[in-house]
Amino acid sequence: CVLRQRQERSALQRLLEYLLKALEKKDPKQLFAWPVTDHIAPGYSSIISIPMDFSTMKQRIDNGVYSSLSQFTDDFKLLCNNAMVYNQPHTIYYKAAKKLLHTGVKMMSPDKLRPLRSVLT
Ligand SMILES: COc1ccc(C(=O)NC2CCC2)cc1-c1cc(C(C)=O)n2cccnc12
Repeated sequence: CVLRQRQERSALQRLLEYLLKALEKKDPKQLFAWPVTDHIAPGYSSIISIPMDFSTMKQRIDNGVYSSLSQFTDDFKLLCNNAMVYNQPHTIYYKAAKKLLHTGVKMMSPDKLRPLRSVLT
């Protein structure tokens, strides 16, 4: 069999993988790790038109789908926003998503990322 060549990862892919790992650490219960199913969340697929989760974001990084940091942050905000649309404010999912969004936006702000440029390029 032809061994799959270990593809060279771009600087952007290395940055996004680093950021994704940092975001996943903020979700220890893994509530955002996998796609939400209608089985665990009744009616989810008819309420949320564009689902997003960390495993899908990981796949997009590996497949070179993201050509900019903002495309990655857009998917991250979608992940959080979906949870704040489907779930009521008093639920653990809504509260976890709100906290995750705040933490993630702060972590990916330009002044936080500038020091990484040299390390990850
Ligand atoms: C991948 O999705 C999940 C995986 C596991 C769990 C889970 O372990 N829930 C237990 C923690 C308290 C019950 C919940 C979820 C889950 C995420 C979500 C989101 C993200 O909206 N959700 C909404 C309603 C019900 N369950 C969920």
